[in-house]
Amino acid sequence: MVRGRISGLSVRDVRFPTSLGGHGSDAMHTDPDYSAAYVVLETDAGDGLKGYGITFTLGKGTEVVVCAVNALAHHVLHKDLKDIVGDFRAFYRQLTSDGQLRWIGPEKGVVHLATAAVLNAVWDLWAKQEGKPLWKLLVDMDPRTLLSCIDFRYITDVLTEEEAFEILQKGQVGKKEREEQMLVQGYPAYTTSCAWLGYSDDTLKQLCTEALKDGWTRFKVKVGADLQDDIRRCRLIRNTIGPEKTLMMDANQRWDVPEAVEWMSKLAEFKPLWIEEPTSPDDILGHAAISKALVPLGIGVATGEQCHNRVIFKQLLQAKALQFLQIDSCRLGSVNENLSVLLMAKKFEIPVCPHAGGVGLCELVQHLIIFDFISVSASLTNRMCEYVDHLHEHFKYPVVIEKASYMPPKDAGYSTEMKEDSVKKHQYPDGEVWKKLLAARGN
Ligand SMILES: C[C@H](O)[C@@H](O)[C@@H](O)[C@H](O)C(=O)O
Ligand SMILES: [Mg+2]
Repeated sequence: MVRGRISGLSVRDVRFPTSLGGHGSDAMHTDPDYSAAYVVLETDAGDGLKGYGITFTLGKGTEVVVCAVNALAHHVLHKDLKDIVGDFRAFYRQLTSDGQLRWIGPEKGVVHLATAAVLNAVWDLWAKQEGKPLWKLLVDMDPRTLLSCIDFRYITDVLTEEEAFEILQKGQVGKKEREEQMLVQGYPAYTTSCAWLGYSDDTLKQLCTEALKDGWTRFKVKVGADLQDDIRRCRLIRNTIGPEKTLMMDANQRWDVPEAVEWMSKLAEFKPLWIEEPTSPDDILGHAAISKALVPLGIGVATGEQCHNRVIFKQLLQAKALQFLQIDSCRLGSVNENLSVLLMAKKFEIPVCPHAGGVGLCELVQHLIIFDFISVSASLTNRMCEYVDHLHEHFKYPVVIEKASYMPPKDAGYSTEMKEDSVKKHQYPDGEVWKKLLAARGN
């Protein structure tokens, strides 16, 4: 039973100095400090349950998102949780249609990241009150209620609510068996933690060798800054993992369209399954042109981690601009908007391979993709979820990986809660970790 009125919202700027070790580095983000705007919702229900929500950011960007969360707070404060989730579509619209704030969006950029953080906290609270992990809350929800969480505005030309209902109805068949399958086998994952751009060749080789021993069979490597480096690194990885294992490449938006095609023709000998974010995330037709040009090389295009909203995903699907769709739990407007994208992907039969990593993204997105398999896609063909082995120790309910698969979370909620001690230490700029670092840098 959903209960209580939202009596408090706090948001904190939490940063981890990952750039010091080159973790997370790519062709465009050379010194990322994995960070989060961390939202906590309290209620007057007297049950001690709180809702925790994050959105993933890099370093300085966090302070801007924190401002945006504060600007949205009045929409949530003093609301009954029952009224929020009872008409979740209306609440989503209220947040995304704020007459003044939408001007700096709409449904994109900082204000949308802030929306994600707030709504992720609402979903965490809801799942906790129902005593279920979020994936299970979604799996058990009747289709009509699920659809009442989605804003179909701007996507009815490709997916109406009735079509979405039919998809969910079809998904009911075999649902129990698929849930069993997930609980036993988990959801297949691939690793990105072996091959950040800032890692030396020795580190790369060592991490790939260790990952192979741990049972990983799918690997992603960062490319895009220097062709000769890419050739050397990709050769090293291919030789280490062998010809049968799956390799993906990620350029993080580094190239122009013709450059992407040319560059990938030089890397084709290493047999990548996909090239991720070859160019600007906003260039739908550019992605379509690259997709078309890479067909003869057997390379697909993957994108989505910086895809603004459901409208851009709709057009990427309409334009046949991607072969692998990468949802992100913190870039889109939380579970609500991700549900609409999962349903569109199902309609177009494009496999969803979520973006994860960062701080907390694995914890969150595992819920969405496990739900997707059980209730929507019903398939594992060409599907896998990203995994990155950083910062899980800061979460109260960290992901569980077994045999290179995500095991479904068992604790109630959205796995968003961080350890208070970690938050305190990493809060910027007053946490212990930053005080020391800033002093050492002479700030
Ligand atoms: C800055 C980040 O580490 C990105 O490089 C990362 O999210 C990446 O694009 C990925 O696909 O994991
Ligand atoms: Mg990427």
